[in-house]
Amino acid sequence: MAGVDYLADERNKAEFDVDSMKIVWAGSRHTFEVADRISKLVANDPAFRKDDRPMLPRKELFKNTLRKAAYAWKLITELRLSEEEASKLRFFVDEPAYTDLHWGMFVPALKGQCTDEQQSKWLPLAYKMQIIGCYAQTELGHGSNVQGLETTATFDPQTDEFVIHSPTLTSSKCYHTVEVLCTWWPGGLGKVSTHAVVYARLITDGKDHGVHGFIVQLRSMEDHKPLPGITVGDIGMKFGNGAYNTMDNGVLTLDHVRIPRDQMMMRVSQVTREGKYKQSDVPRQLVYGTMVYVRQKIVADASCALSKAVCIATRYSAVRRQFGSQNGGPETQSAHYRKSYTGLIQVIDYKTQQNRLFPLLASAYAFRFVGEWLKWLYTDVTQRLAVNDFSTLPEAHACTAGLKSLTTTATADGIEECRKLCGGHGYLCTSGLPELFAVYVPACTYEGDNIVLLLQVARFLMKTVSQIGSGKQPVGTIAYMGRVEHLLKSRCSVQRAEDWLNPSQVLEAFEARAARMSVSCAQNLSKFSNPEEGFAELSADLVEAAVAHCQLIVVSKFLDKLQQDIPGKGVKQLLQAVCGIYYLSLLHKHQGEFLATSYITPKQAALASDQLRALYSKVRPNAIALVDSFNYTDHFLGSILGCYDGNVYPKLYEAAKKDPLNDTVVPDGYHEYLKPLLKQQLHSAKL
Ligand SMILES: CC/C=C\C/C=C\C/C=C\C/C=C\C/C=C\C/C=C\CCCCC(=O)SCCNC(=O)CCNC(=O)[C@H](O)C(C)(C)COP(=O)(O)OP(=O)(O)OC[C@H]1O[C@@H](n2cnc3c(N)ncnc32)[C@H](O)[C@@H]1OP(=O)(O)O
Ligand SMILES: Cc1cc2nc3c(=O)[nH]c(=O)nc-3n(C[C@H](O)[C@H](O)[C@H](O)COP(=O)(O)OP(=O)(O)OC[C@H]3O[C@@H](n4cnc5c(N)ncnc54)[C@H](O)[C@@H]3O)c2cc1C
Repeated sequence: MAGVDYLADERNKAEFDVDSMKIVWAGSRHTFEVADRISKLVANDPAFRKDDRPMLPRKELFKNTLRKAAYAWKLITELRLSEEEASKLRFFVDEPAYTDLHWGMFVPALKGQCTDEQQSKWLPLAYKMQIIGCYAQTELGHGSNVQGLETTATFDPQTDEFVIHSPTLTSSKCYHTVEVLCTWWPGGLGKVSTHAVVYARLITDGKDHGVHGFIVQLRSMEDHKPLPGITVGDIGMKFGNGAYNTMDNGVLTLDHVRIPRDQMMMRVSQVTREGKYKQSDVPRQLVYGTMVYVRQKIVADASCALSKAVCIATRYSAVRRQFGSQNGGPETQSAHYRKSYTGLIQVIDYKTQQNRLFPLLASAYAFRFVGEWLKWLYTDVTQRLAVNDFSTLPEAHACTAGLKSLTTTATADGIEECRKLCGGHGYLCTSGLPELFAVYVPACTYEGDNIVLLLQVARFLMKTVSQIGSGKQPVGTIAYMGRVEHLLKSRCSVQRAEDWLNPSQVLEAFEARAARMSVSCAQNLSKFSNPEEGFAELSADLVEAAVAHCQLIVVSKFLDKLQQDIPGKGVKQLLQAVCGIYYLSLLHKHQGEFLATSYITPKQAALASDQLRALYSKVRPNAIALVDSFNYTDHFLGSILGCYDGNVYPKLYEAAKKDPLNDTVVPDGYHEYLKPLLKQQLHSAKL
């Protein structure tokens, strides 16, 4: 029946004020209002329909994305949307597009790596989308190892130009030969971008100065054809239907392409008219600054993707009933459920379902808050860099790299878990989960492979441990290393399950585990005469130490959030329970590490599990309200299983009827392939 809310009973159970929680989730009342307005604008506009995506052939899919991006830009200009509103529009349109790379990487690269003069030339063009850019760093043979890139930019003092060249190029016109060492992967490059920030080894006077960024025009502004010396195209279909195939990830070869000298991005270093290489007094690592910016953005986005999956799985788990009986009769599976419920059991009431679902719900909130904090850290480091204070850059790099790795791995795994939590129907495209997984999972690879990034964190940790006792006091997220002596000796004081609700006890447990794992790695490293050899040999342990450090950051930022004034009936209490689920589920999952480092005893680990179960019961009646607090429209969720009213079954049935295979009762191909087969069997049966 239209208009019935099948989840109304669930919503009535909530013990907190959902409207207040919506504001906590959004970050502020203002952010909530902008998001609410823009999400409805997108949801109500048929131009942004997306349910057909998994069915569309690639060319149509891509053209449709171009149409949506052009229409979005028209709205942005006609409605005079602010940067914040435009960015929300992109978010709620919910379709990867070349615009993500233009705004998310090309523009930030211009801002971070160009001189003021260069910015004043390029930024106005980029802001008006009179040029469209991408970030062309990765090559066919080199992604993680940026220092290993092989494209060259050789200065020609005769003409005051750089000659950009993809080396070992045996054919500039086709991709068939394996010896082409081209740029490979950049989003927006394949079919759209007019310009690219290309990373290449700078060569002046025969000397290699390492990797630098250059602005290269790729296509004619008249007819969009590649300029001379440039061969460019799409790299082909990627994982999943729809999903990331709306993006034109590209391949590019540059055959002695000439660009003016002032198209080298010269904030970090310069080449003079005479061809002299000059380094500014800013650190070389700023060449990597765009990656720091995007990793921070990716952390903020992780909570969105995970919360979407969790919202679908939570609503469906409340709708779906399995076992029990219509009247609470004898075939009900267990006495516990028979006592608690009459009728069929909602699958959300199974403790196993809660044990898989609620830690993901808690992670979505945890990632939201750590994302907010990371945004603050990034803003802070940017302000410092502007006045040549580079002191916090290593920590910002470690935090963005580590949290990008931690949150994207957990989110990709979490989306897949949510699909399984929805049973068979989770495997249908109309559940929204297959496409969400396919579109999200490359986040574990792009912007730095997650293991490679954790190894960067491990380097930072080992450096910090080696400096203990040198008088240099660790600060920020690594400040706990300053108390390492205490953390190595201390023992957990938990005696009752409720003691695990004490924030200072929890913090010390995570600090002790992280510190002990780092110190143990450092001790093992010191046994190697060659530190690099030791680092390679112990890299699996180092990755685990890095994960422990990153989890500590997330836990501590969640606990910090709870120290703030959080208005709204019951909101803080619920967030305390959610936070408890986050850290206790981590403690349970990694209890081997907490036990092996001897900070907790097996008895204390068991008490943590008792407390965790108690928190599941606290959260259970609030589960639907907690996911309603994300304030997602049905359009944004793109899932029948997650629809707001919970009216799942009729919608599944209607959607199935609309599948193109059901356009005819007898399928195409019956006459060619089925009828002869069936006839032949009939004939042999008669024989
Ligand atoms: C319709 C809508 C309209 C409008 C839309 C409006 C708005 C949209 C707005 C925004 C969009 C929002 C967001 C976009 C979000 C996402 C974008 C979408 C998709 C993303 C696509 C992904 C793109 C890419 O993948 S780009 C390529 C990324 N590549 C990598 O990440 C490579 C990984 N490798 C590395 O980072 C490094 O090479 C390495 C770190 C692994 C190498 O390390 P190594 O130590 O070997 O190298 P060195 O280079 O020698 O380093 C030495 C020292 O430097 C330090 N270091 C390293 N990296 C950094 C860094 N990044 N920052 C600071 N310092 C760094 C390192 O620690 C060493 O220091 P030490 O002190 O010497 O020890
Ligand atoms: C969807 C998508 C979009 C992308 N968009 C862009 C873009 O816009 N611009 C751009 O420039 N690039 C882009 N990329 C490329 C991306 O940045 C790289 O793929 C990424 O940095 C990983 O590098 P790689 O492919 O070389 O992986 P590899 O380094 O080859 O990784 C292969 C395996 O080796 C392991 N490994 C590698 N090095 C080490 C090590 N030192 N120690 C231990 N293990 C190691 C990794 O963990 C991984 O398991 C994109 C990639 C994807 C998938």
